[in-house]
Parts: sequence; C-alpha cells; structure tokens
Amino acid sequence: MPPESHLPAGKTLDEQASHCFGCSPINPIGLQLTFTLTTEAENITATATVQLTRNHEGPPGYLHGGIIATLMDEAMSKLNRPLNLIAMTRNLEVDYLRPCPIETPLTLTAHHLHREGRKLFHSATLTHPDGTVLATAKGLFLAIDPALLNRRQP
Ligand SMILES: CCCCC/C=C\C/C=C\C/C=C\C/C=C\CCCC(=O)SCCNC(=O)CCNC(=O)[C@H](O)C(C)(C)COP(=O)(O)OP(=O)(O)OC[C@H]1O[C@@H](n2cnc3c(N)ncnc32)[C@H](O)[C@@H]1OP(=O)(O)O
Repeated sequence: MPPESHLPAGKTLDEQASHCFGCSPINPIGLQLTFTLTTEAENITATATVQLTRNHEGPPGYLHGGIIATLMDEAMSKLNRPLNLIAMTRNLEVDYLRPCPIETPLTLTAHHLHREGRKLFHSATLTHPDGTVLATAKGLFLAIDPALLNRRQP
C-alpha cells in the first residue's frame, strides 16, 4: 500500500481508481474482479476466480482476446501495491494457448518475477478448472512518481 501522503489530499488510491474497468466493485460495465494477495518475502502473488459471460465473448462460447489481455494486465497490476509502488503497464505480452470458455470458473494468477530499479517484471496465467493452462502473459510495469496522480485527467 503506498503511503497515503503520496496521494491527492483526501483521496485514497482506491478512490482514485474507483472506476477501474478491471476491479472496481461499482463500475457496472467493469469486470469487478476481486483478488487475493499473498506476500511472503519475495513471493508476491495475486489470484482471482473469473467467470465471465457472453458480454465478454469473442469466438462463440469463448472470451474475447482483448478481455483476456485485460485480465492478465489487471492481475499483474495488483502486484505493484504489495511492492509499495504505483506503476503502469509499459509492455504486455500474451500467449493465447487455448480458447478460454465463458461461463466457466477460470483461475487467474499473477506472480512478481523480479525488479530492476523502476522496472517490475511480472507474469500471469489463466487456467481452466481441469488444470489446462489457457493463456500466459508477461508484463513490464514502470513505477511512476506518485505526484503524477495529481496531474491525472478527469
Ligand atoms: C500521467 C497520468 C498518470 C495517471 C496514473 C494513474 C494511476 C496509477 C496507476 C495504477 C494504479 C491504479 C489502479 C490500477 C489501474 C489499472 C490496472 C492496469 C494497469 C494499467 O493498465 S495502466 C494503463 C496502461 N498503461 C499506460 O497507459 C502506460 C502509458 N505509458 C506511460 O505513461 C509511460 O510509458 C510510462 C510511465 C509507463 C513509462 O514512461 P517512462 O518515460 O518513465 O519510461 P520509458 O518509456 O522510457 O521506458 C522505461 C524503460 O523500460 C524499458 N522497456 C520498454 N519496453 C521494454 C521491454 N519490452 N522489455 C524491457 N525493457 C523495456 C525502456 O527501454 C526503458 O528502459 P531504460 O529506462 O533503462 O532506458
């Protein structure tokens, strides 16, 4: 959790990001993902169960690839807070291994791999309940100056 003093007066980071398409509980058209974070020494993990609908369909019965990329991005972004950093996605690479079914409880997991200064390297997987890995991703996140939050466009 970044120190509150880094944020605009009176606003927590959660309030700043209160309409995040991936994780806001109050964005009616968002994915409303809820993550469980595990932080043990260098092992930082974010996990969510994701069960989406035809609203997120690409091929009939399967998730749209852009939605899958969003899931990966969102999961990896959740690793930045335990690192006590505000960071943005700089590079996202997705391998679409198998079609990802809608209406199925998929497991979305992200791991922090390593850090080089401002550069945070993360990975993520989306897994079918039968254990098949459907998609994998790598992400590079860049820590930003928290003061930039003040310059955010409305
Ligand atoms: C200004 C407004 C800021 C508003 C901030 C708001 C919120 C804060 C964010 C999150 C917290 C809240 C909620 C979560 C929200 C969303 C969750 C999902 C996360 C996202 O969805 S977030 C949106 C998508 N995201 C963007 O909208 C970023 C647009 N972008 C930029 O704003 C800049 O791009 C920035 C700041 C990221 C970096 O800018 P920069 O100028 O500081 O750094 P630069 O670009 O130079 O790259 C640095 C070094 O990465 C190396 N590099 C590049 N590619 C590489 C690769 N593939 N492999 C290895 N290294 C690579 C270069 O080679 C260089 O290396 P070196 O420094 O060593 O030369």
